[in-house]
Amino acid sequence: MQTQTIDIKKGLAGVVVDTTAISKVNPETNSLLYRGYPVQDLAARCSFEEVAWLLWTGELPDAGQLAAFTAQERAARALAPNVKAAIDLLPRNCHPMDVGRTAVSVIGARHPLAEDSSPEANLSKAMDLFAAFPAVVAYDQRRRRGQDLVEPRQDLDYCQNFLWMTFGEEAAPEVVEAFRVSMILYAEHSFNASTFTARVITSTLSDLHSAVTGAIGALKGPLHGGANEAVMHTFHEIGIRPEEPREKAAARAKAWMENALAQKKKVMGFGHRVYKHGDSRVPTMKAALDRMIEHYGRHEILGLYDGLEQAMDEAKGIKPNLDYPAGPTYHLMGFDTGTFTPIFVASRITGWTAHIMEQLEANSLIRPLSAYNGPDQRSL
Ligand SMILES: CC(=O)SCCNC(=O)CCNC(=O)[C@H](O)C(C)(C)COP(=O)(O)OP(=O)(O)OC[C@H]1O[C@@H](n2cnc3c(N)ncnc32)[C@H](O)[C@@H]1OP(=O)(O)O
Ligand SMILES: O=C([O-])CC(=O)C(=O)O
Repeated sequence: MQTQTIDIKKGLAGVVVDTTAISKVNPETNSLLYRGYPVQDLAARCSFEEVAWLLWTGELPDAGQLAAFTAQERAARALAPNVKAAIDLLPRNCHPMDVGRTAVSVIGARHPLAEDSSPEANLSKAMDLFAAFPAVVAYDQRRRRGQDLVEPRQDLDYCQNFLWMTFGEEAAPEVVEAFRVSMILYAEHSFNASTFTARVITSTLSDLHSAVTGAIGALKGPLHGGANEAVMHTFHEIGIRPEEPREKAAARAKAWMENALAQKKKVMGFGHRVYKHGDSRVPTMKAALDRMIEHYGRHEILGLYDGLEQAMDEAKGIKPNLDYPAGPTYHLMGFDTGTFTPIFVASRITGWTAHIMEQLEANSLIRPLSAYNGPDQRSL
């Protein structure tokens, strides 16, 4: 059989398919750089708007650039009537990622530069989509709860306004801070499955919104972005009991994990294709989760978190990925579980669109080979 002599890289594991100057994931040093800057430093010192600009352009914005971008972003936040109408046509019980995917399609179809893939047009479309997507996420969560649309506020920054549009009230500064950190950590991660999807679509010279729509489809799966939602399903399956002593919650979580692993289940929120000794972003996100646990006084969440993590480590030595602390953080903030992965989309729009622009700078159609293992030629 021919396939036996061909070295097949299943899942493209370990295959380097192109260069990128956008981010460096280094499992040896357990580090992640965006355009050369450690993500932890960006999370400590920058706004999400500044990080978006950095990912797109390669440099942090100066004061004038930031002011112009902030003005453009604030002006493009409102949910367009035809995007709202398209969302309203979708059932309230469909997956929120389906809403996000559909909304990006509609946003693309109505954009005046829809078919223009010049660098200037793509940057402008990336900024518009960055600005417009939070209203989609916020409105979708609200309509499922039977609540009305909340209009954006010009006096709030991106993260404050995202929370405002979702909950209809100003979030506490600690909550905004944890949300900002999560958005920066989720923004970019080299050739992950959804980014690679965006690059594959772009490589055919298709348009930016088509590439992002496809990327959303790839992110939805629980082996990728859908894991933050799946983590919360695990917590609910174990049972969240506010006021339960932390040690008791941890013991129940440990028992759940031992049982799951005995049944050879994959537990979402653990493991990573590239990092094998822990995800570089987890300590920063875990610190944000800890702050939210203190803020909301929900120590039983920490018990569940620690119990699962310890049991997985003891049984298999597999470490949590970013989705593990992000899921319970969003839960504590009041987001519905189905909204978690759309929040990831809102963040990753920055990385995806940066990669779309980079792909077009030196494009080559992405078209690998396959080894045929079907029947030999035969006659009808
Ligand atoms: C932001 C992000 O997208 S981060 C990733 C989010 N995804 C998840 O959390 C989903 C759960 N994790 C996984 O499925 C995997 O760890 C992946 C897909 C992320 C990476 O997988 P791969 O690099 O392909 O490793 P693979 O799935 O082959 O796992 C290697 C071994 O570890 C085990 N393993 C890996 N992750 C897990 C897990 N979460 N739970 C249980 N076992 C696991 C596998 O069963 C396998 O064991 P085996 O060798 O005995 O068969
Ligand atoms: O890199 C990956 O494979 C998945 C991931 O962590 C991400 O996209 O943030």
